[in-house]
Amino acid sequence: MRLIFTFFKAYPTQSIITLGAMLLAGLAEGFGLSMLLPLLGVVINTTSGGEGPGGSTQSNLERYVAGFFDTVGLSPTIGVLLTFFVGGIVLTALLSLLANKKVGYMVAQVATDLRLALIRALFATRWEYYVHQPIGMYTNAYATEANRSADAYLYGIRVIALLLRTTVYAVVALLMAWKETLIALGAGFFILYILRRLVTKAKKAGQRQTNLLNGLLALLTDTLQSIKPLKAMAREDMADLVLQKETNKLNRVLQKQVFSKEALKALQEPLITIFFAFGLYVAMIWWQIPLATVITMAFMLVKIIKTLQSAQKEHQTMVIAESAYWSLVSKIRENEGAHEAIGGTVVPCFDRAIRLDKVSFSYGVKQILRDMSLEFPRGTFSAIIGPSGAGKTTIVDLITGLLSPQSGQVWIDDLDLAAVDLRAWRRMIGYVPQETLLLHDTVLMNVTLGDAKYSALEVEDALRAAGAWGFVSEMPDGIDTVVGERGSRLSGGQRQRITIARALVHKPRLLILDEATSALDPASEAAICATLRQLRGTLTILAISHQTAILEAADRAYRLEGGYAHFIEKNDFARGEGEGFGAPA
Ligand SMILES: Nc1ncnc2c1ncn2[C@@H]1O[C@H](COP(=O)(O)OP(=O)(O)OP(=O)(O)O)[C@@H](O)[C@H]1O
Repeated sequence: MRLIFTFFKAYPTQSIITLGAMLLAGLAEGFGLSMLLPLLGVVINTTSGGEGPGGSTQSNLERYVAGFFDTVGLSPTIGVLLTFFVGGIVLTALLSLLANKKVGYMVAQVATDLRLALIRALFATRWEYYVHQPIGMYTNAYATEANRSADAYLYGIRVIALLLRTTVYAVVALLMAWKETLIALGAGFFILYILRRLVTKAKKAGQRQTNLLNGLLALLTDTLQSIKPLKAMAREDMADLVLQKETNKLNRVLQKQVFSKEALKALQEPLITIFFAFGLYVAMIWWQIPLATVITMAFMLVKIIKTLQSAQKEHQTMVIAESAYWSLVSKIRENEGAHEAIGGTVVPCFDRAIRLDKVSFSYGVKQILRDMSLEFPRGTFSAIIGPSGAGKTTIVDLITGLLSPQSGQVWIDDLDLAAVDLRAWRRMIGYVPQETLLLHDTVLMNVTLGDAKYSALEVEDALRAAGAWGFVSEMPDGIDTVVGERGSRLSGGQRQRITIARALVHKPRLLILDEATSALDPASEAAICATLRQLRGTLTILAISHQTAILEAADRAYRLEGGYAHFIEKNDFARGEGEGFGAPA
């Protein structure tokens, strides 16, 4: 029930409108049903000369209905009553249609809102937090948990609607015969009570499904990302074994859910029948109630109990899906707790230089940079080299503000990066990673990433600047050519140029290349280096690389080692050596 309250709090107006429509549908149905007894009364009175088999047959409801017809000036003939009965049912169908449409739209909205909230919260997290998140868990949350949460909302709304319907039927039945109705309600709740364990079991199985799916999807994503080496070493059977074990666990949990659901369905029917048979016996043999009244009452009371049981079935389905909602919400909350501070409000210009001033940085106890001072003057092409793990990417992450130094400052001209509006600063940066992540889409889409604000001319300019216009313009559809899965229709060098164009299209002031040419053949690399040299001056370029070609193309370089940076003179580039810079005195 906490879930239903939570949803009502999140969507108060829509939920109330939806329920209102469902309540009206229930009332209309009750109204149609309320015609049934007077209808039978009229039939029996007509055929037996005014009295049923048990003497005076006018129930309270018949009197109310007769009063209603008196007031509106109609006589309760079979024709009129049938018209009202059919009208009630048609109205019910119409209102149900409206209500179900509303619920359907709301369910889709809930899933969409949760997905967007998750993605926004994840994108806004601190980099250090983000890199430790299992991607598969988020894929699962986005695809499965959002859907299951929306299902939980749907079934929750249905539970409320069914309870409201039960109330409507109960009110109608109480007007007809309050004692029998109270007994029926008591029996209905008793049946719910004895079957409640099946709901609890289903809930536990739902929780287990949520936990298993989170782990399984995280494992599956990791496995699929590293399948090539596994296949090459014929070790995919190991991964298969683990996945198989987890998938089988999931299967068992799903079986438990099926069992609980089917058992609930199977037990409800006989229990109602026992109650019904007993009720009929008592009414007809002990209380001597006339057959017409007993039939109408039985119809009504069984309807009440059946509606209550439907509410229990929907509740069971709701609790199976419910844990997915709490899991998703806890991810959103955790992500919101790891929100990245976007720094200050000052928008930098970057007219002179980026400087690292006595910067120290550690991951936990592992010190990566020690009291390091570096400078990247505007318009220059700088290279950062050094052994693997020396901290080259860490420096870039400090410059982009993805990481913050534990001591020392990063300066953009004379502005401390801590006081800078980070998003404004990052919009001045073009970033090219080692892995070219091209979408299975057109060149245009790959350059703009779907941002419609860039014109075809701006895309062409970016492609020209990246040295990609030559081969793109020769493609059959130019910038509208689809590049294939992960850019498979392009060579490595061409893919990297498209990625550079993507980094250039928003006209950055600083272009960062993080080992962007390390996977390229010497010819492609040389072509990209020539492009970079042309861009230098209008752009400040910072390239992390192990490649001699990049080092030779750069104006200046730093070599990182042991937490310290050494400035390398242009003349010493070939040897990769240089005087100490930033090292302790
Ligand atoms: N998120 C992290 N958590 C913990 N340690 C990290 C994290 N990221 C990097 N490291 C560690 O910090 C050190 C520096 O990493 P960094 O990526 O900056 O090195 P690099 O010089 O760019 O290496 P490579 O050339 O191999 O890419 C490495 O030892 C790495 O294991």
